[in-house]
Amino acid sequence: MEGFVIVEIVCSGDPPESEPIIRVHGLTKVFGHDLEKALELHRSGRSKKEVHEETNATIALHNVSFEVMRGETFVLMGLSGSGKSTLLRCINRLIDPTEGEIEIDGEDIIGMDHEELRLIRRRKLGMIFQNFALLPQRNILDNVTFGLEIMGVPKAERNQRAEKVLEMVGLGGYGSSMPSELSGGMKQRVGLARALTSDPDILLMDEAFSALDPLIRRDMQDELLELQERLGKTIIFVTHDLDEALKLGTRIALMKDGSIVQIGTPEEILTNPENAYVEKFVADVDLTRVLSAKDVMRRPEPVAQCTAGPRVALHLMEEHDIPMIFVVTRHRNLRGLVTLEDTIGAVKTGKTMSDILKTDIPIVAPDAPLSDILSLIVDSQYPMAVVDENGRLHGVISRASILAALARKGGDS
Ligand SMILES: Nc1ncnc2c1ncn2[C@@H]1O[C@H](COP(=O)(O)OP(=O)(O)OP(=O)(O)O)[C@@H](O)[C@H]1O
Repeated sequence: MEGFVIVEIVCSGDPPESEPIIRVHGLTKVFGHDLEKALELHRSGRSKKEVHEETNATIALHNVSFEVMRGETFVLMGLSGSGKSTLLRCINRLIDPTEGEIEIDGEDIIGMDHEELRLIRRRKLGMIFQNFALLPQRNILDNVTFGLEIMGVPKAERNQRAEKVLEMVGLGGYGSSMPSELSGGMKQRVGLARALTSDPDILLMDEAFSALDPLIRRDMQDELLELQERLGKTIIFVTHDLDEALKLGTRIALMKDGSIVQIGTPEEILTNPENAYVEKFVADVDLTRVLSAKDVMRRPEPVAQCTAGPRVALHLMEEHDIPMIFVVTRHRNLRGLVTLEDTIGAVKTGKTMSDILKTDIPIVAPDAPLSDILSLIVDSQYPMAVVDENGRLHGVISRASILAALARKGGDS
């Protein structure tokens, strides 16, 4: 069976197919007074710590450039003090950068006056904080409608919009509850609902789930992924948690001392760390939780068309020296597989392909995590078929080859 499938780790690192909605170029932020001197010292190679010792100024960001694509979840990850929150807050100008450019949808954020900023924040940006920031004396509905109220949206309309988003985040019926009556997870759902009421294109989420218990945190992550699939917002998500970054990020920017050390898809960051810092950061990651079926599958070639007979299937198996072959329709919809032994028998006895077709083969979706695949494949005598929601065969996975691929990856890092 192993002759049939050679599993390779294929990075699904295709860049998101869309245009940038946010462009950040050469962004620097220095906190303190002696900005020029601090920057000069930093440019001359002095570390953030040395600059602080000499000038009392903190270089929170230094020459940061990146683009965020429309519809992606871009994660800013790094240790405490690496500059994640400062960067996020520069994007909506809660913090004014010292140098650099930021564009949102082609509009220059840095040059905006107070009024223009107010408008762009209202139209395009929603922010969600770690500490929920709910108004304790207002009920949930009034918390969610607060922003709309300030925007002058009539009461009936804002209540209607708020009820819709509360429903969306799983809090339908909680409008009249007070914040003190809600659990942490529920409060953060309110925070999410509040950010969504004005239907912003971009959500800025600062350690939004960090205050939650691990189980609730995981639920919230799942819900964010689900919401994101439905709403297609652009999200910048700050976290210091690698697992969270790997789970949520379309791409991840890993920050260190105010600079970005690598930007890449979760798979790229894990399997291709650009330097020793990133390597160390990801050293303990359990690859089985991060890689999915599409990362470890191999394109099934050859396949037999279901219109072919056992003779054709046998010829293909002999020609390619494989012990079984997948059978598909003209549109590559999976029908099952036939084994070499059964096919030889069929040719001898005049049986048809349908007589020998095995349909009880394990099937997984392209996004199924490798951890699930491993538990399924242990009990299976056949390779696993990777099939999309339309029944189309994308790839095949087998047991020993997965292990070999994992061992190879473990050896690389
Ligand atoms: N208002 C401020 N005044 C002075 N220094 C600041 C200020 N805000 C942040 N800093 C400094 O800037 C650097 C980056 O801080 P920032 O909060 O952006 O990091 P972070 O990666 O978000 O960390 P954390 O995960 O702990 O929030 C740190 O050295 C911090 O001490």
